[in-house]
Amino acid sequence: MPYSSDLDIRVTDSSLRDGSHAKQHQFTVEHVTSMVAALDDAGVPVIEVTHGDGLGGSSFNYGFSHTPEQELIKAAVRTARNAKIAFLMLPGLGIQDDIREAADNGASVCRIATHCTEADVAVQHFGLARELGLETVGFLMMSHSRPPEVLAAQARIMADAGCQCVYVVDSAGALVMEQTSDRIAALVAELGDDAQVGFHGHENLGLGVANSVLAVRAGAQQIDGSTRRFGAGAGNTPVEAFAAVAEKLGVRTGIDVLKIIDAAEDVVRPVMDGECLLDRMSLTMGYAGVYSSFLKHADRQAARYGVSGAEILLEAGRRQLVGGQEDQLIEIAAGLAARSATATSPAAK
Ligand SMILES: C[C@H](O)CC(=O)C(=O)O
Ligand SMILES: [Mn+2]
Repeated sequence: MPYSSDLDIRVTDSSLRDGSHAKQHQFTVEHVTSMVAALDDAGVPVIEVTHGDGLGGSSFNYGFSHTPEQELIKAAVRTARNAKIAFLMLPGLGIQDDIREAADNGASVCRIATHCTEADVAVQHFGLARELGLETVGFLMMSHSRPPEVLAAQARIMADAGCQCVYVVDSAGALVMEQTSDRIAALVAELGDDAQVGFHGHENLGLGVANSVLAVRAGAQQIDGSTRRFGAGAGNTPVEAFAAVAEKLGVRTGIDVLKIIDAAEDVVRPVMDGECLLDRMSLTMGYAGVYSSFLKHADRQAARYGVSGAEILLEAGRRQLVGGQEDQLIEIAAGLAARSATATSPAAK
């Protein structure tokens, strides 16, 4: 079913939220203003703006924001002429008052993220968001780690709580082709007309666009991406490439392909500290199934303890760490350093 009479699917651009991980949460009002103006002008219908870990994410564990996120939300709302402004929140990190404040500041789409087996922690937040008249989206994070039927049951919990679109979130960029479409199809079958289904991809195996196309073919009506792949790990499905591919497939996104290509190059790239690369670290995340937002944390601990960042990530994958367990990366790095010191000490020879 098309998203609306003029759109087959609706795209949400996450550069100003998922890209916050890549920018180490240093977005300023000027970054938000220039990017929202360009994305809005290119016809992107929804733009997400928040700390990478959502409302309340600015902290020692996740990294402090340069600018309070409610200020960034206000700047986005002031700038957008047509796009809706969305925000993300993870129950427990953000609190209900944060949702109220974001709504007061003019944001209109509330996206609530939980680990893909923990949908029940979001029930009261969906209820509040609907009471406030916000549109609601649910994120089932690390969706590669559970089979389609488990995700469908979790999606049902979100939909019953008032969520209007449940996303399969490939936080690790680990899903491969039919692994995406099978999950989307299971949610579509479970939710029927009760809620839409969405897909949020990461590029760690280079499959963001392909997986998103398969998600659409399996019935997804909302797709996330980030312009210039500005997101955690190797970044998200590039909005400009997805919009071009969608147009070639006859799927209406409402995005002007040439304008978004220019925005990616001329406006978004200058805000980025560097390109979001498909390199050893991000590829290891996709291969080992590691949460993309661990990238900068693993980089920091690798440098601090003089150990391999890829080995930190491989161990994080073995332990099946989830968002919120960033501190375990420190323990893993310290353990690797201690083992290497023991192996090279004279007593060990
Ligand atoms: C809080 C995470 O960064 C949400 C997300 O974008 C993902 O899991 O992927
Ligand atoms: Mn993400």
